[in-house]
Amino acid sequence: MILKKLKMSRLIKSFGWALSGLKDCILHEKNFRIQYIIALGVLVAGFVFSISLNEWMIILLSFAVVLCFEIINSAIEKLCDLVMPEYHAVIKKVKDMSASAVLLASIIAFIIGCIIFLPKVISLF
Ligand SMILES: Nc1ncnc2c1ncn2[C@@H]1O[C@H](COP(=O)(O)OP(=O)(O)OP(=O)(O)O)[C@@H](O)[C@H]1O
Repeated sequence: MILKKLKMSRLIKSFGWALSGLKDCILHEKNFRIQYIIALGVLVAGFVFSISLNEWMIILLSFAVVLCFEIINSAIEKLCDLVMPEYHAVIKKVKDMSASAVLLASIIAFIIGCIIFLPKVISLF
């Protein structure tokens, strides 16, 4: 029973730390803010165009992939800046590769958005 309570309080604490990381990203990471504002815009478009359940799931999955990659990219950048504040060729590779994950996910999310919304927008005219 005590062990269960300890495990539970540890779980709640971990959840709190993760939430504070998310708050940090929202407040201090410019790129993350831009991406979640775009995500909010797409959410509104989803309601306006009454997209289907399957379309909602694909859109939400795209948000999750892009936003999670952005958070991991920011964390990697922070770690790189701490470990190597001066220019280093390996750090450049690490940062560029990490940023490329966000870029790739964003391009695919954009294509998915076009596939879902373009026919609906075109049908308005
Ligand atoms: N210490 C470093 N050594 C080598 N190249 C670096 C270093 N720091 C940054 N760079 C290069 O500059 C690019 C931008 O790095 P930076 O850390 O400013 O990221 P950013 O995408 O501009 O993120 P943010 O806007 O959050 O600062 C990296 O992708 C990398 O090519």
